[in-house]
Amino acid sequence: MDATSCSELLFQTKFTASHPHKLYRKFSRSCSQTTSLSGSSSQARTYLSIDSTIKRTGNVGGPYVCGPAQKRSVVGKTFCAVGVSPYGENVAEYQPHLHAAEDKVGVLLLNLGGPETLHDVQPFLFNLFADPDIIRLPRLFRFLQWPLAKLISVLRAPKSKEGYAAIGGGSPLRKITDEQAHALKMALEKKNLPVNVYVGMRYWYPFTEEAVQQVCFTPFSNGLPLMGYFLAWR
Ligand SMILES: C=CC1=C(C)c2cc3[nH]c(cc4nc(cc5[nH]c(cc1n2)c(C)c5CCC(=O)O)C(CCC(=O)O)=C4C)c(C)c3C=C
Ligand SMILES: [Fe+2]
Repeated sequence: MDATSCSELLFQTKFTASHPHKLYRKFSRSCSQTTSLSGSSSQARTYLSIDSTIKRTGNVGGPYVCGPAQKRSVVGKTFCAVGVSPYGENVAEYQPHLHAAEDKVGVLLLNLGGPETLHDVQPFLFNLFADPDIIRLPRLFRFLQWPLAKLISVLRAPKSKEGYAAIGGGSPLRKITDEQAHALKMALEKKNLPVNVYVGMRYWYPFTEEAVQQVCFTPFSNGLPLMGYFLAWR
């Protein structure tokens, strides 16, 4: 992925520095640092399969183009990964070249996330309620978004903690998503389709930005399918 397409991806995922969610996000590198990693290749494909919910909320909704980059190993651990193959059963028919060992496909699974510990509950709720797609205030009152998010999250956290405590102390969402990612990776490998799978969450770790950073440091000669899906959370 080159730097331009990477920053376009980040831009279109609407995670700007001013986004309130960032209050509870830690990042070590910016995507623009991938400039030096960019390379050239004759092949560049992008596969998109974005959940309509994501399109609607605008979390991820543009035609992201993840171009090819130089061959290099994945930096850091591969985020849990798994999702749904965009190729269907007859993937080899469509992309016979994917069988070449050097061809890598990345799959980014997008979900919402949940607090992993009781300690995470209040900041998670803040991220949720600070999202104008969850609570939309009239333009005149937008400045109240964060204070309101803080207020609601602090007020609601004790009750939510009770609920999470009753189901083991946190949301199962990440574990389930990681398991799905692993299962997808295994299923595609069985079809002789080696993939890197990533998980990005909107409201908690691993945040979509982190997953995108991982993607930015990975060479994909065949593009990146974006898979959005959501588990029932109630
Ligand atoms: C008025 C309260 C809430 C609105 C409106 C709301 C909308 C909304 N929520 C999600 C996604 C998630 N919500 C999750 C947890 C959660 N949501 C609320 C409240 C509202 N959500 C609370 C209080 C909580 C904490 C849990 C609880 O106490 O019930 C989660 C996390 C699920 C998990 O596995 O932990 C998600 C995801 C969306 C998409 C949405 C509006 C479109
Ligand atoms: Fe919710």
